[in-house]
Amino acid sequence: MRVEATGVSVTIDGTTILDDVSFTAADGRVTGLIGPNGSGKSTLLRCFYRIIRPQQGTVHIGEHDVWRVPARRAGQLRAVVAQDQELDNEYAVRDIVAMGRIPHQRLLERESTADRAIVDEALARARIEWAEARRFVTLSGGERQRVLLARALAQNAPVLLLDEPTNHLDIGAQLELLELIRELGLTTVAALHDLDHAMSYCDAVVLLHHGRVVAADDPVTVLTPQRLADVFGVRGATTTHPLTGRPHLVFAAPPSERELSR
Ligand SMILES: Nc1ncnc2c1ncn2[C@@H]1O[C@H](COP(=O)(O)OP(=O)(O)OP(=O)(O)O)[C@@H](O)[C@H]1O
Repeated sequence: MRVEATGVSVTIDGTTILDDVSFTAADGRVTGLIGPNGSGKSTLLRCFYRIIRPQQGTVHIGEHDVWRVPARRAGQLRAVVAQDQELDNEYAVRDIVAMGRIPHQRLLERESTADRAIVDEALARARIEWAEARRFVTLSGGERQRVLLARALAQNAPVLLLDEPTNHLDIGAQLELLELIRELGLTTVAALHDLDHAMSYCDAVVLLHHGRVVAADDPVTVLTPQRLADVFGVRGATTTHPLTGRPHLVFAAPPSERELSR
Protein backbone atom coordinates (compact mmCIF):
# COMPACT_ATOMS: atom_id res chain seq x y z
CA MET A 1 0.00 0.00 0.00
CA ARG A 2 1.59 3.29 -1.00
CA VAL A 3 1.73 6.52 1.01
CA GLU A 4 1.26 9.85 -0.67
CA ALA A 5 1.27 13.54 0.21
CA THR A 6 -0.07 15.95 -2.41
CA GLY A 7 0.44 19.71 -2.16
CA VAL A 8 0.54 19.67 1.65
CA SER A 9 0.88 23.05 3.35
CA VAL A 10 0.81 23.63 7.10
CA THR A 11 0.88 27.04 8.76
CA ILE A 12 1.07 27.38 12.53
CA ASP A 13 0.63 30.78 14.20
CA GLY A 14 1.29 32.56 10.90
CA THR A 15 4.50 30.62 10.17
CA THR A 16 4.61 28.30 7.17
CA ILE A 17 5.98 24.96 8.39
CA LEU A 18 5.27 22.89 5.26
CA ASP A 19 4.97 24.53 1.87
CA ASP A 20 3.34 22.59 -0.98
CA VAL A 21 4.94 19.25 -0.05
CA SER A 22 4.32 16.28 -2.33
CA PHE A 23 5.94 12.85 -2.27
CA THR A 24 5.07 9.21 -2.83
CA ALA A 25 6.42 6.33 -0.75
CA ALA A 26 6.29 3.15 -2.81
CA ASP A 27 4.52 -0.01 -1.68
CA GLY A 28 6.72 -2.27 0.47
CA ARG A 29 9.69 0.09 0.39
CA VAL A 30 11.51 2.05 3.10
CA THR A 31 11.35 5.80 2.47
CA GLY A 32 13.41 8.15 4.64
CA LEU A 33 12.33 11.71 5.48
CA ILE A 34 15.53 13.66 5.93
CA GLY A 35 16.45 17.29 6.45
CA PRO A 36 18.05 19.62 8.99
CA ASN A 37 16.49 20.36 12.41
CA GLY A 38 13.20 22.16 12.00
CA SER A 39 12.82 21.33 8.30
CA GLY A 40 9.35 19.82 8.87
CA LYS A 41 9.91 16.04 9.05
CA SER A 42 7.87 15.43 12.21
CA THR A 43 5.15 17.85 11.11
CA LEU A 44 4.78 15.95 7.84
CA LEU A 45 4.48 12.63 9.70
CA ARG A 46 1.94 14.17 12.10
CA CYS A 47 -0.26 14.98 9.10
CA PHE A 48 -0.37 11.22 8.43
CA TYR A 49 -1.17 10.26 12.00
CA ARG A 50 -3.88 12.85 12.28
CA ILE A 51 -2.38 15.20 14.81
CA ILE A 52 -1.90 18.10 12.38
CA ARG A 53 -4.49 18.68 9.67
CA PRO A 54 -2.96 20.35 6.59
CA GLN A 55 -4.65 23.62 5.60
CA GLN A 56 -4.00 22.66 1.99
CA GLY A 57 -3.35 19.38 0.22
CA THR A 58 -4.15 15.77 1.03
CA VAL A 59 -2.42 12.78 2.59
CA HIS A 60 -3.34 9.31 1.41
CA ILE A 61 -2.58 5.77 2.52
CA GLY A 62 -3.43 3.58 -0.42
CA GLU A 63 -6.77 4.84 -1.72
CA HIS A 64 -7.74 6.31 1.62
CA ASP A 65 -7.62 10.01 2.44
CA VAL A 66 -6.21 9.79 5.97
CA TRP A 67 -8.43 12.62 7.22
CA ARG A 68 -11.64 11.13 5.83
CA VAL A 69 -11.54 7.58 7.24
CA PRO A 70 -12.85 6.66 10.74
CA ALA A 71 -10.16 6.49 13.47
CA ARG A 72 -10.51 2.71 13.76
CA ARG A 73 -9.90 2.25 10.03
CA ALA A 74 -6.90 4.59 10.23
CA GLY A 75 -5.52 2.32 12.98
CA GLN A 76 -5.81 -0.66 10.65
CA LEU A 77 -4.00 1.18 7.86
CA ARG A 78 -0.93 2.49 9.62
CA ALA A 79 1.04 1.96 12.80
CA VAL A 80 3.06 4.76 14.35
CA VAL A 81 6.18 5.01 16.48
CA ALA A 82 6.42 8.71 17.35
CA GLN A 83 9.25 10.50 19.15
CA ASP A 84 9.61 10.19 22.94
CA GLN A 85 6.09 8.90 23.43
CA GLU A 86 4.34 8.14 26.70
CA LEU A 87 7.28 8.62 28.99
CA ASP A 88 5.02 8.38 32.05
CA ASN A 89 3.15 5.27 30.90
CA GLU A 90 2.68 3.04 33.99
CA TYR A 91 1.30 0.01 32.12
CA ALA A 92 3.11 -3.31 31.84
CA VAL A 93 4.97 -3.89 28.57
CA ARG A 94 2.69 -6.72 27.44
CA ASP A 95 -0.44 -4.61 28.00
CA ILE A 96 1.04 -1.79 25.93
CA VAL A 97 1.88 -4.11 23.05
CA ALA A 98 -1.62 -5.65 23.28
CA MET A 99 -3.05 -2.15 22.66
CA GLY A 100 -1.82 -2.59 19.10
CA ARG A 101 -4.71 -5.02 18.63
CA ILE A 102 -7.43 -2.48 19.53
CA PRO A 103 -8.17 -1.35 15.94
CA HIS A 104 -8.94 -4.99 15.12
CA GLN A 105 -11.26 -5.61 18.11
CA ARG A 106 -14.88 -4.67 18.69
CA LEU A 107 -15.76 -2.42 21.63
CA LEU A 108 -15.10 -4.23 24.95
CA GLU A 109 -14.08 -7.39 23.08
CA ARG A 110 -11.54 -9.46 25.00
CA GLU A 111 -8.16 -10.48 23.67
CA SER A 112 -8.53 -13.65 21.56
CA THR A 113 -6.06 -16.52 21.30
CA ALA A 114 -5.06 -15.14 17.89
CA ASP A 115 -4.47 -11.69 19.41
CA ARG A 116 -2.27 -13.23 22.12
CA ALA A 117 -0.21 -15.09 19.52
CA ILE A 118 0.26 -11.86 17.51
CA VAL A 119 1.37 -10.01 20.65
CA ASP A 120 3.84 -12.81 21.49
CA GLU A 121 5.28 -12.63 17.99
CA ALA A 122 5.55 -8.81 18.06
CA LEU A 123 7.36 -8.92 21.42
CA ALA A 124 9.77 -11.52 20.04
CA ARG A 125 10.42 -9.66 16.75
CA ALA A 126 11.24 -6.48 18.65
CA ARG A 127 13.39 -8.54 21.06
CA ILE A 128 11.68 -7.26 24.16
CA GLU A 129 9.76 -10.39 25.21
CA TRP A 130 12.00 -10.76 28.27
CA ALA A 131 10.50 -7.51 29.64
CA GLU A 132 6.82 -8.31 29.08
CA ALA A 133 5.93 -8.07 32.78
CA ARG A 134 7.97 -4.90 33.43
CA ARG A 135 6.30 -1.49 33.75
CA PHE A 136 7.15 0.80 30.83
CA VAL A 137 8.39 3.62 33.09
CA THR A 138 11.10 1.36 34.50
CA LEU A 139 12.68 0.66 31.09
CA SER A 140 15.66 2.41 29.47
CA GLY A 141 15.13 4.65 26.44
CA GLY A 142 16.24 1.93 24.03
CA GLU A 143 14.04 -0.70 25.68
CA ARG A 144 11.04 1.66 25.48
CA GLN A 145 11.68 2.18 21.80
CA ARG A 146 11.48 -1.60 21.28
CA VAL A 147 8.18 -1.79 23.18
CA LEU A 148 6.67 0.93 20.98
CA LEU A 149 7.92 -0.87 17.89
CA ALA A 150 6.40 -4.14 19.18
CA ARG A 151 3.05 -2.38 19.67
CA ALA A 152 3.26 -1.06 16.11
CA LEU A 153 4.03 -4.58 14.82
CA ALA A 154 1.08 -6.03 16.77
CA GLN A 155 -1.14 -3.61 14.88
CA ASN A 156 -0.45 -5.64 11.70
CA ALA A 157 -0.91 -2.54 9.53
CA PRO A 158 0.52 -2.45 6.00
CA VAL A 159 2.14 0.95 6.62
CA LEU A 160 4.65 1.86 9.33
CA LEU A 161 5.32 5.52 10.20
CA LEU A 162 8.42 6.08 12.33
CA ASP A 163 9.79 9.31 13.80
CA GLU A 164 13.47 8.88 14.64
CA PRO A 165 13.15 5.14 15.35
CA THR A 166 16.83 4.74 16.28
CA ASN A 167 16.67 7.42 18.99
CA HIS A 168 18.13 6.18 22.29
CA LEU A 169 19.51 2.99 20.74
CA ASP A 170 23.18 2.04 20.84
CA ILE A 171 24.88 1.45 17.48
CA GLY A 172 24.33 -2.33 17.49
CA ALA A 173 20.65 -1.90 18.36
CA GLN A 174 20.26 0.85 15.73
CA LEU A 175 21.53 -1.37 12.94
CA GLU A 176 19.52 -4.36 14.20
CA LEU A 177 16.34 -2.23 14.16
CA LEU A 178 17.02 -0.89 10.66
CA GLU A 179 17.65 -4.45 9.39
CA LEU A 180 14.40 -5.58 11.01
CA ILE A 181 12.47 -2.71 9.40
CA ARG A 182 13.82 -3.70 5.99
CA GLU A 183 12.97 -7.37 6.58
CA LEU A 184 9.36 -6.55 7.47
CA GLY A 185 8.68 -5.59 3.86
CA LEU A 186 6.06 -3.01 4.93
CA THR A 187 5.61 0.39 3.34
CA THR A 188 7.69 2.39 5.81
CA VAL A 189 8.12 6.14 6.09
CA ALA A 190 10.76 7.07 8.66
CA ALA A 191 12.08 10.47 9.71
CA LEU A 192 15.81 9.94 10.12
CA HIS A 193 18.53 12.26 11.37
CA ASP A 194 21.37 9.94 10.53
CA LEU A 195 22.06 10.51 6.84
CA ASP A 196 24.35 7.51 6.69
CA HIS A 197 21.48 5.29 7.87
CA ALA A 198 19.29 6.89 5.22
CA MET A 199 21.95 6.15 2.62
CA SER A 200 22.51 2.54 3.55
CA TYR A 201 19.00 1.41 4.57
CA CYS A 202 16.43 3.45 2.62
CA ASP A 203 15.14 2.58 -0.83
CA ALA A 204 14.26 6.26 -1.34
CA VAL A 205 14.65 9.52 0.55
CA VAL A 206 12.68 12.77 0.61
CA LEU A 207 14.93 15.72 1.47
CA LEU A 208 13.14 18.60 3.21
CA HIS A 209 14.58 22.07 3.74
CA HIS A 210 12.62 24.98 5.22
CA GLY A 211 9.39 23.00 4.79
CA ARG A 212 9.85 22.30 1.08
CA VAL A 213 10.91 19.17 -0.80
CA VAL A 214 14.39 19.77 -2.23
CA ALA A 215 14.75 16.33 -3.82
CA ALA A 216 13.09 12.90 -3.70
CA ASP A 217 14.74 9.86 -5.25
CA ASP A 218 17.07 7.01 -4.33
CA PRO A 219 19.60 8.02 -1.63
CA VAL A 220 22.68 8.00 -3.87
CA THR A 221 20.97 10.37 -6.31
CA VAL A 222 19.70 12.73 -3.59
CA LEU A 223 22.64 12.83 -1.18
CA THR A 224 25.26 14.38 -3.44
CA PRO A 225 28.21 16.34 -2.02
CA GLN A 226 26.66 19.54 -3.40
CA ARG A 227 23.31 18.97 -1.65
CA LEU A 228 25.02 18.02 1.60
CA ALA A 229 26.93 21.29 1.42
CA ASP A 230 23.90 23.39 0.41
CA VAL A 231 21.38 21.95 2.87
CA PHE A 232 23.48 20.77 5.84
CA GLY A 233 26.61 22.89 5.44
CA VAL A 234 28.95 19.90 5.59
CA ARG A 235 31.47 18.27 3.28
CA GLY A 236 30.06 14.83 2.53
CA ALA A 237 31.29 12.02 0.33
CA THR A 238 29.89 8.66 -0.69
CA THR A 239 31.90 5.55 -0.01
CA THR A 240 31.31 1.79 -0.17
CA HIS A 241 31.47 -0.41 2.90
CA PRO A 242 34.36 -2.81 2.30
CA LEU A 243 32.51 -5.77 3.85
CA THR A 244 28.89 -5.30 2.75
CA GLY A 245 29.31 -3.35 -0.49
CA ARG A 246 26.55 -0.96 0.66
CA PRO A 247 26.85 2.79 -0.02
CA HIS A 248 27.70 4.97 2.99
CA LEU A 249 28.37 8.62 3.72
CA VAL A 250 31.32 10.18 5.49
CA PHE A 251 31.36 13.80 6.66
CA ALA A 252 33.72 16.62 7.50
CA ALA A 253 32.98 20.13 8.77
CA PRO A 254 33.40 22.93 6.22
CA PRO A 255 37.04 23.97 5.71
CA SER A 256 38.36 26.20 8.52
CA GLU A 257 39.86 29.64 7.89
CA ARG A 258 43.31 28.08 8.43
CA GLU A 259 42.72 25.35 5.85
CA LEU A 260 41.43 27.90 3.37
CA SER A 261 44.45 30.17 3.80
CA ARG A 262 46.95 27.32 3.26
N1 LIG B 1 2.84 23.33 17.28
C1 LIG B 1 3.81 24.14 16.80
N2 LIG B 1 3.79 25.46 17.06
C2 LIG B 1 4.74 26.29 16.56
N3 LIG B 1 5.77 25.86 15.77
C3 LIG B 1 5.82 24.56 15.49
C4 LIG B 1 4.86 23.62 15.98
N4 LIG B 1 5.19 22.39 15.52
C5 LIG B 1 6.32 22.56 14.78
N5 LIG B 1 6.69 23.85 14.77
C6 LIG B 1 7.86 24.41 14.08
O1 LIG B 1 7.89 23.88 12.79
C7 LIG B 1 9.23 23.65 12.35
C8 LIG B 1 9.36 22.22 11.90
O2 LIG B 1 9.28 21.38 13.03
P1 LIG B 1 9.41 19.81 12.90
O3 LIG B 1 9.37 19.24 14.29
O4 LIG B 1 8.43 19.31 11.94
O5 LIG B 1 10.86 19.68 12.26
P2 LIG B 1 11.83 18.42 12.16
O6 LIG B 1 12.39 18.45 10.80
O7 LIG B 1 11.11 17.18 12.59
O8 LIG B 1 12.91 18.84 13.22
P3 LIG B 1 13.95 17.98 14.13
O9 LIG B 1 14.93 17.40 13.16
O10 LIG B 1 14.58 19.03 14.97
O11 LIG B 1 13.16 16.96 14.89
C9 LIG B 1 10.13 24.01 13.53
O12 LIG B 1 10.65 25.31 13.33
C10 LIG B 1 9.19 23.99 14.72
O13 LIG B 1 9.58 24.91 15.72
